[in-house]
Amino acid sequence: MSSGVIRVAFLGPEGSFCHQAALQQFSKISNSHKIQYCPQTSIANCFSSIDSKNVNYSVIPFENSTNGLVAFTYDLLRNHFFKTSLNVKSSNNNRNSPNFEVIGEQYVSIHHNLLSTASSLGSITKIYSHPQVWSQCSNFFGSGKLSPTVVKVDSSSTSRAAQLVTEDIKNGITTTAAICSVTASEIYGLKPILTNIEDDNNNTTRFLVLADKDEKSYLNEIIKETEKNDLEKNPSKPYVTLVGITVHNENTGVLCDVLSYFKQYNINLSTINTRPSQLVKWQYIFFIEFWGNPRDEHVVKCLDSIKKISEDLKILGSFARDDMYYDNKVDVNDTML
Ligand SMILES: O=C(O)C(=O)C[C@]1(C(=O)O)C=C[C@@H](O)C=C1
Repeated sequence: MSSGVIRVAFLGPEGSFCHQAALQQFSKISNSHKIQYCPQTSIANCFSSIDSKNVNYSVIPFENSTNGLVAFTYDLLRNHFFKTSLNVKSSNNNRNSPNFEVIGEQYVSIHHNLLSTASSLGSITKIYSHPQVWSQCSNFFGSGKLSPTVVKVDSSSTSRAAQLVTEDIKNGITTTAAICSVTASEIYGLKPILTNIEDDNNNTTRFLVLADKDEKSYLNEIIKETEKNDLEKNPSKPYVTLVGITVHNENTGVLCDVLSYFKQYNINLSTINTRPSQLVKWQYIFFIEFWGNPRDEHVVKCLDSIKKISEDLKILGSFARDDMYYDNKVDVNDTML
C-alpha cells in the first residue's frame, strides 16, 4: 500500500450509490489528503480488499429504508466475524478475527432512473439492475407500462447496469434498459427516459464504513479526528455499536435474558436482525445495534453479562451516529392521498 494515499474500496463501477456514500464520507478530508477510490466488482470484494489490507477503508451497503437489510452484507459480516461451517471446512482460522472494524455510517437518498435508448417503454426487452432495486421500484413494475415479457437481469451494481446498456448499444442492441442513479446516467452518457421510479421518494440506503483496525497510524486518526471535531461541536452526539450474538438454542428464554440486560443497563436498541449462523442448522446470529459506546462503563458491564450467557459475542464496531439518521420525516398527508 503506497504511504500517504488513502485507499477506499466501494462497490463499483463509478456512479453507484456506494460510490456516492464513499464520496460523502471521504470528501470531508479530501482537501488535506489524497484519496484513491478503488471500485470493486462485488460486495464480497469490498470485504476481501480490506481484509487483505489492499485498501485502508471500504464502504458497503447495509440496509435500505424500503426493503430492509442487505443480506449479502450481513452474511459477509458473519463470514468474517464468526466461525461458520464454510470457513471451518476451508480451515481459514483467521475468519473470526478480521483485519477490519466498522467505524462509520453514511446515508444516501436513493432515486432510481430508467435509462434506455428503446423507442418506447413497451419495446424494452431486458432491464438490468442490482437485485436490491427490484422491490424498491415495485409500483413501477406493477404499473403495466412495461411489456409483460420484459426480463429483469441482476447486475453487480446499478452503475454496472448502466455500463451493460452502453455495451449492448455498442453491439447494436437498443432494447435493453438499466435502473440506476442520475450520476451513472451522466457518467455513461445515457439520458433517463423516466426519473424517480422508486416507490418511496424518501428511499434511503445506509452504508457502513469499514476501516483497517491494525492501522493505528494516521489513517484511523484522521477519521477519529473528524469524529472528535464533530463530538466537540455536539458533545451529546450519540454513539452506536454493532454486535453479533449467538445463543444456545436449547436454553429457553435465553434471548429474552440477553435483551433484559440491555434494559437493565438502560441501553436502547436501534436495530435487530438475524441471519443463519451457518455453523449449526436453525441457529441464528442476532445482529444488534444499540445506542452506546463500548468504552462506556455501563456498556462494558452489559456486554460482560451477555457474554456469560451467550455462545459467542462479537463487537463489529462503533461509530458516531450520522446527522442524516434524523432526516426521517414521512409526510403522512402524502401517503394518505
Ligand atoms: O448498486 C448500487 O449502486 C449500490 O451501491 C448497491 C445498492 C445495495 O446493495 O443496496 C445500494 C443502494 C441501493 O439500495 C441499491 C443497490
